[in-house]
Amino acid sequence: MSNFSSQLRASSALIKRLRQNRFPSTYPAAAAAARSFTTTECNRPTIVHKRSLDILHDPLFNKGTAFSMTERDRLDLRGLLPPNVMTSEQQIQRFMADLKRLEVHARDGPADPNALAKWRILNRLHDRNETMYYKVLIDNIEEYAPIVYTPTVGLVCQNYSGLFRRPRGMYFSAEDRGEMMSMVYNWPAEQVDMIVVTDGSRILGLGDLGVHGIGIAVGKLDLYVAAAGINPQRVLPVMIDVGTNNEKLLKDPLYLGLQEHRLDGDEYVEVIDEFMEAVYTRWPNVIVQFEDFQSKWALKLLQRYRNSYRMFNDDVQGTAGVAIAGLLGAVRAQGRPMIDFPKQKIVVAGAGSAGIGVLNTARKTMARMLGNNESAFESARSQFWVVDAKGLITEERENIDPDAQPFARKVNEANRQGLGEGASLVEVVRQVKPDVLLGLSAVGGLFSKEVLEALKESTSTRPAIFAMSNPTNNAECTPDEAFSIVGDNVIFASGSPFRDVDLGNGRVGHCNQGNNMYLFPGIGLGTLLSGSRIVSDGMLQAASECLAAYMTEEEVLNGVIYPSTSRIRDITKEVAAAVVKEAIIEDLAEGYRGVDSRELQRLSQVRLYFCLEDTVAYFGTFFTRFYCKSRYSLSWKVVYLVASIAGGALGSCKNREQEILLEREQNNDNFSENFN
Ligand SMILES: NC(=O)c1ccc[n+]([C@@H]2O[C@H](COP(=O)([O-])OP(=O)(O)OC[C@H]3O[C@@H](n4cnc5c(N)ncnc54)[C@H](O)[C@@H]3O)[C@@H](O)[C@H]2O)c1
Ligand SMILES: O=C(O)C[C@H](O)C(=O)O
Ligand SMILES: [Mg+2]
Repeated sequence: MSNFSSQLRASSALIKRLRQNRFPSTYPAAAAAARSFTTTECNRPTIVHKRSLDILHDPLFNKGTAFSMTERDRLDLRGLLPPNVMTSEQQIQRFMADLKRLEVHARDGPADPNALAKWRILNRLHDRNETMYYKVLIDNIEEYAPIVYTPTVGLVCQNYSGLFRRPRGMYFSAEDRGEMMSMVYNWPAEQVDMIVVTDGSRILGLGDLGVHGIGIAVGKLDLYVAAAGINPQRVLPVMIDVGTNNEKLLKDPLYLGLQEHRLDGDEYVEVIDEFMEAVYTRWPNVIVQFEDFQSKWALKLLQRYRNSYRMFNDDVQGTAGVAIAGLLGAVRAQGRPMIDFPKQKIVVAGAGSAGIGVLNTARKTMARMLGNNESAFESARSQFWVVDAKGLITEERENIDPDAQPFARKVNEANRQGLGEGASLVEVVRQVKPDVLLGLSAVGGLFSKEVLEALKESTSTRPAIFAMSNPTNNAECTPDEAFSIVGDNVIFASGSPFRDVDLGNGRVGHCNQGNNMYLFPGIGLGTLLSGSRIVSDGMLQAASECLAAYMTEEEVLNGVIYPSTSRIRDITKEVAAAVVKEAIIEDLAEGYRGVDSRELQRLSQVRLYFCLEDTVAYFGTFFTRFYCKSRYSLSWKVVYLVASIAGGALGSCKNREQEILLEREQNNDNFSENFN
């Protein structure tokens, strides 16, 4: 008998004995360790000598969502699976529904009918071999960011029950109240640097997707790894399942989450508090990014935690930073200095957490440019017209949302312009003739033909349109519509990627992607490396200014106001450096790993970049290991060298880095001159 077939026989005999619940006497250590069992269909216990994720990753023992709550507790699985316990029949139904879904999508699916299939293939690779997965992602970021991130990630969340194979991340549910502090130890990693958490209540512009919204946290963390070089073993996607108000999901037998209405009020806050306490107890240095919480809670939770925890809200703060950078780019694209920003007339459609975040930051930015005093702040207010689902917001609005209140137009002022409470978007655009029309409404096509026709009368030489809602179908208008109706000169940005527009005669209408992905990885990385205890307004402002200054004069004059996705690693590094620098200036930096706060203070800007190179180079080691098939145990500095020699992932050498640095320093100086 060949060696291989004897091994095969021995292992099938072992499996058989395990299934018959007999300890393998030849494996005394394993047998002694086997204290728990999982129950099979016929209720005969199966001995398992594994715990936690090892069970879920072992096809012999894994029952996925069919593990009962008792089994989940006994096997340290609590929190590692979506909360809804399913029968094996339901599991099969889910699988079959997914199998059939491809046909449906191919028939009446989205712009790229293969997007879900591509996601599946990448996801399987992610499950098998993380190194290779991230190498593929980094090397093809422009092609695959739209698959693992916006817009396909939205489709993935919408179809999550069928796509669910192996769980990724942790689930804390309303049923886990009182248990979170111990559950958090079920996660196998000793160190976690970044958590992206959602409660699934507003996934992109797709509304309440409940527990299926975990896909968004996974997608954001993919960018943390690919763009910021964060160690993939130290990221943790989290879903806090407090129920769902999505009636379809509440009735769907295949839904993976709690089938009850969302907790609200104090009960809701208590769950989030318990989660925050649990994760910060286990990982005191972790950074928590809040993602896609409905506006009702997004701003409140941000205020509640931002001064005591190292956290930020991407939709409020990341989006605001990206929007400001784009708005300043639009000013430059008109051939004007950034300091002219306070003269811009801006119509914002959407007053949710994203819209309010942008409005607050834009107003503060204008106020700083106007002298940074009370009257500057007051006068900046009059540059904004905010339209929500009920039309123009004025001081006459009943039950006005307190967050929108500061932007309500004064009644006299509005009347003078021929506008009243609730005026429609088209009326507002017609009367105001704005420089900028910015959409964060989640309403696809809101910038209709009439609205765009009205924008043609803009007083700006080069009006700007930001159709920032996601995913693709929710964009307020397409770039084709913008360029064909408003004119070739328009500046256009959208939250989800679109192709550039051919304007004929070799001219191109640039479609910029105005997405918070250009900031959040750098904000997270900068906060991590500085060891700042909080994410301050100054750090966020530095990130935004860095993105604004990143684009050259020539680029902005050509209508390119954001970098392409292919430059995301470079811009992330720049943003992170700006954030670290600001944390040092504000005396918030407490250091990271071997670099303590005093050493950080002493770091010259040049060395700061080198340190960042070390981190961004992290995958250099991975890749080197992957391709050379040898193991390295290297200090960061050596990692850097290995990575630069290996090229590939890092693709730059110290000298070039220094040059880039000098260029940027100049840009930053220019920026500060304009800005102050
Ligand atoms: N590009 C980015 O980086 C980015 C970042 C964050 C959010 N977003 C997108 O922004 C959108 C909104 O997010 P949110 O959290 O603020 O959502 P939200 O649902 O809380 O807010 C939507 C706002 O739009 C308003 N609205 C609805 N219909 C309208 C209409 N017909 N005219 C004008 N306003 C209307 C609502 O009244 C509300 O104020 C989502 O699609 C999200 O994907 C994009
Ligand atoms: O996720 C994105 O693509 C951007 C943003 O965070 C959103 O919620 O739409
Ligand atoms: Mg978001």
